Amino acid sequence: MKIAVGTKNPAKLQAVTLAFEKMGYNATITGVNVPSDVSDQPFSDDETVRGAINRATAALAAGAYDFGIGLEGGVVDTKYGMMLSNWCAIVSPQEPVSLGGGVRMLLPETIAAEVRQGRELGHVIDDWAGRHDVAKGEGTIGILTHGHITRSAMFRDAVICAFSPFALRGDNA
Ligand SMILES: O=P(O)(O)OP(=O)(O)OP(=O)(O)OC[C@H]1O[C@@H](n2cnc3c(O)ncnc32)[C@H](O)[C@@H]1O
Repeated sequence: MKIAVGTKNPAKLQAVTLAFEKMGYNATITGVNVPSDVSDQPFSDDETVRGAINRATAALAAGAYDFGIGLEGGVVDTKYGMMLSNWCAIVSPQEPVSLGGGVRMLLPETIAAEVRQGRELGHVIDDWAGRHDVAKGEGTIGILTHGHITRSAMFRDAVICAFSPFALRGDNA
């Protein structure tokens, strides 16, 4: 099956590769640069989901693909503090959109405060961890869980969840 992923981010592309390997499908995976059409730092589940759907839809339209996948990272402020929000959207030519979410965790308040002031999480976590391009590597979740859950592993599971309605039909292998 031919799959377009709406990003060139290596952590996200690795997540999709890991998901289809784990599910046992023979998939050709292509990363395509598409806009998310939401803000650079999504600030709610709704906005993060919309970014994922927009990326998936644009990726599917970029060529002759069976599925388009969008992966989007954002944050959600709650009464407990700011949480990571990560969503996978999968679209196909005939089916309604399917969604799968990533695991949640609270951000340290020092990070949350800077994001609330308007800085992108990717920049804040780079400074906080003294690293470069964390968003393309282990991700904030990887830094905060001491590498036990990387961004690729987190998005891998979100992809598997989002793909489950298609896999249930059993005709996509
Ligand atoms: O190249 P693309 O696909 O755009 O990947 P991205 O990581 O830059 O873009 P996202 O839309 O997924 O994330 C939106 C913003 O939140 C940041 N972000 C979200 N989740 C993150 C994570 O786990 N680690 C680091 N930055 C994250 C990211 O750097 C962006 O500033």
